[in-house]
Amino acid sequence: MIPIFTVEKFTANFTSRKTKKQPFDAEVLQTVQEVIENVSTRGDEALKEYTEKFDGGVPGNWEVTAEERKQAWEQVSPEIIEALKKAAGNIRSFHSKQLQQSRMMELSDDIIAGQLFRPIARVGIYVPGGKACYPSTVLMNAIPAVLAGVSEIIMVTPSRGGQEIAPILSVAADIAGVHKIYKIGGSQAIAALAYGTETIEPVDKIVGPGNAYVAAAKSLVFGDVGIDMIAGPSEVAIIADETANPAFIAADLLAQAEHDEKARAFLFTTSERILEETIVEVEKQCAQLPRKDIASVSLKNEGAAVVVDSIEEAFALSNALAPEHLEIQVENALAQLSKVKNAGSVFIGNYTPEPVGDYFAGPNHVLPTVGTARFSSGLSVDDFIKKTTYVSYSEKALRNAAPYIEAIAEEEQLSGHARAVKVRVNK
Ligand SMILES: NC(=O)c1ccc[n+]([C@@H]2O[C@H](COP(=O)([O-])OP(=O)(O)OC[C@H]3O[C@@H](n4cnc5c(N)ncnc54)[C@H](O)[C@@H]3O)[C@@H](O)[C@H]2O)c1
Ligand SMILES: N[C@H](CO)Cc1c[nH]c[nH+]1
Ligand SMILES: [Zn+2]
Repeated sequence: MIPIFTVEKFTANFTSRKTKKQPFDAEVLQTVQEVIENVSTRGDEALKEYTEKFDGGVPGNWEVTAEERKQAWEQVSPEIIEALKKAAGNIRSFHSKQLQQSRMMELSDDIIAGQLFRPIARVGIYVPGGKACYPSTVLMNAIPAVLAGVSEIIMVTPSRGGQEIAPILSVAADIAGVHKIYKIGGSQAIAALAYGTETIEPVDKIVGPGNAYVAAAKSLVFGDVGIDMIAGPSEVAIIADETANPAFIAADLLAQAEHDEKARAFLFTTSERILEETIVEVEKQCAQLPRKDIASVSLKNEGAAVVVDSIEEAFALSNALAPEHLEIQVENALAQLSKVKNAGSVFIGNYTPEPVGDYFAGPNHVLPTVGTARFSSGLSVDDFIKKTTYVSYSEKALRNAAPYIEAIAEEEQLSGHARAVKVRVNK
């Protein structure tokens, strides 16, 4: 079910810039361009049309009302509420360590400089809902925003066929501190958040994962609003040696593959035996999964297993791929951490399967995909903060700096810049 690749073929197919998977194709981009154009110009009317077309029905009211949010608590079991609260506590505790204070520095006796850290005012969070329901993504998106001090957190998630959203999403939103929930999804929701409609106020930044349509929409509205990253279909790469357990590896490959037909799962192993036994395990375990159809398509079309000569070669492949999740299932796994150059989040040792991070441990599960971990990072408190720098010079400090500033300004042929200094020091 999972195709076997040589190192050369894997490199050519998955890590070369020219052949590398793109988060969305031209057809998706064209559809999304049209959706954005229409929602930004025709507002609610277009939002309704696209919701009818792509989600199969329009909900009675866009916004989840206060009454609906209250009632949701009665529809979710106490065990699940407890699990969500416990997970939220871990996520809050991990992310609270990311908070930074504004800082003022005395660069010398008469020069002050610093950075003001200010929260973004209005943030939209996308919670996917086409193929699965993600209360965990509500927590991951909203908790860092609350910690950063965002004053309005607006969540969007698709309603299927015009029905109400799952009550657990509303409960998770309450636990995390979401202010408003709209029952809209896909590119039409991203357009509504970016440009506003008669009923939805525009936001300053949009964060959160989603399918190809959501990823394309986020990339198109970027500039008019901020975005966090392109967090598309889920990915995992597993580096395994002779000491790994094929049943564990197979379970972890399938855990990501079941998200989406476009999800990607990779195995890099130094052991032929591990590869063979993992292939058998994948067949066996996949047959037992309710979402076996999605998982098998994903593994067959998007997955790859590679036998490598050494752990170093496995890390070279993984670093070139820059996977969303990297699992290290080798002897002395923690000691290998220094070999990681590009990855969204790392899971170390045989007893840290990736779902520990999806739901519970504390680090964020909204992570860069399709190689973007080469230059971007998982969602964090920083995504919700703007950093404004400032400086203050005394007259004496400006006099000391004047010759240098004037020299550079004249070299750039910007005499007006030089004059703004001269006029003060040549009095
Ligand atoms: N990277 C992460 O942090 C992370 C976390 C959770 C989920 N995910 C990924 O997010 C994705 C969620 O995808 P999903 O589909 O379940 O939910 P989704 O909410 O992202 O997408 C569903 C929406 O897409 C739109 N859509 C569907 N088909 C369309 C079409 N033909 N034309 C225009 N619009 C269309 C619809 O409006 C629908 O509401 C999965 O790939 C999953 O792996 C990633
Ligand atoms: N693995 C997903 C990120 O790629 C996150 C998630 C949410 N629920 C389950 N898994
Ligand atoms: Zn997952």
